[in-house]
Amino acid sequence: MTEPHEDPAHEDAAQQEPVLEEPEELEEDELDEFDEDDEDEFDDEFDYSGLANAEATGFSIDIPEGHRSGFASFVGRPNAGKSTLTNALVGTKIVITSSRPQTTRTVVRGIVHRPDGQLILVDTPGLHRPRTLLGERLNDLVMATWSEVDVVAVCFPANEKIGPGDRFIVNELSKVRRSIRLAVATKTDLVTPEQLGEHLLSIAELGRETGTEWAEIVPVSAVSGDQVSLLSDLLLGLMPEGPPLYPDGDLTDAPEQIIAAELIREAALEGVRDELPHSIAVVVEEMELRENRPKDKPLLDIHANLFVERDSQKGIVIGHKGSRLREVGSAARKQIEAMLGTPVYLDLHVKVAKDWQRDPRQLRRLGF
Ligand SMILES: Nc1nc2c(ncn2[C@@H]2O[C@H](COP(=O)(O)OP(=O)(O)OP(=O)(O)O)[C@@H](O)[C@H]2O)c(=O)[nH]1
Repeated sequence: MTEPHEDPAHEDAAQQEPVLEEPEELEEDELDEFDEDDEDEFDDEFDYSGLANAEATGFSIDIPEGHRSGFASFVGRPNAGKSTLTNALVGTKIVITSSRPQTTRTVVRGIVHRPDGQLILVDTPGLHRPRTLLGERLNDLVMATWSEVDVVAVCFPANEKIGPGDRFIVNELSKVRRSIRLAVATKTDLVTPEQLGEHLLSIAELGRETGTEWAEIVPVSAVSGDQVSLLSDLLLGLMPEGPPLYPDGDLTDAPEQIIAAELIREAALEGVRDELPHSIAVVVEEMELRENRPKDKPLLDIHANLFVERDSQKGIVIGHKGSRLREVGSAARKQIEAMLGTPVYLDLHVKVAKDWQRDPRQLRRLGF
């Protein structure tokens, strides 16, 4: 049997580190270049079989009696544990988690498949008082999501007191016409039963204060797994009866490029200063299987740009002689390989898109 390190595909993937390009200022017409929609070309060259395609599969037959399906969205202040909970429910790493707040930008769905139903989880950014145009867009996105889903589940981390941030969210939520609201006390592994009891009472009290009727108040720990399946049962029970909305086996309908971009972004955020998370955007420009590879040794080429807002931020991302960018590329590559099950060659470039968070045109181009 061939030793793993003799596998050429694996070697390629392991040795080829991201190309370090001198960071450059982005001109307007260069921005236009990456605005180009090359999705058609991409479709032709990449196997999308893992993505949801409800119409194509015609699976609306043989639906068991009482089958339920619908959408739920976790909301809560930054760092409340929404992404981790989505992952715990789905059972696979789909949504990006980070120890830094406000890292979730893209609406990514995790799908829980059960014999009795299908639960589609929509993960949104944290709602916060907007200070930039990006902040406003993110809040709009959150409100739009709330009005479209069946259940909005508000996460209140048990290790933190209910505060103005939570009150703000629940108040905003009360402006959206949604019938079903559920409260989740997250991170219960971090507190004593007494503290948890008090926390649950505070959640009930906040409901009374804001005129919010909680369908349930559920304590859960995504890390220990405690009560995760109960939460799944309760959420599904609140969904309308209906057929599965996605093919069996799909875990998310986010295109693989978006997930890959988020994994790169997550790697880039590890261990950097607090203000940097808001300043990083990642766009996967190309993602395709390399031609002329043996069938059993595929290699996926990914070309991605990492955008920062200011020259001063380039250095932080790149590190001394590129050391940090190399680490970021290598960490992201491993995550993407684990997710897709294919060796990956990652080509990562750092670019400056000046003040992109405040510029509507650049925001659009970066996918916001
Ligand atoms: N101990 C413990 N930690 C948790 C639990 N759930 C989440 N965390 C941690 O809390 C931090 C934030 O979790 P996320 O899931 O990224 O939180 P989020 O609400 O999605 O955060 P934003 O994307 O910033 O809004 C991470 O460091 C998690 O590991 C839990 O059940 N127990």
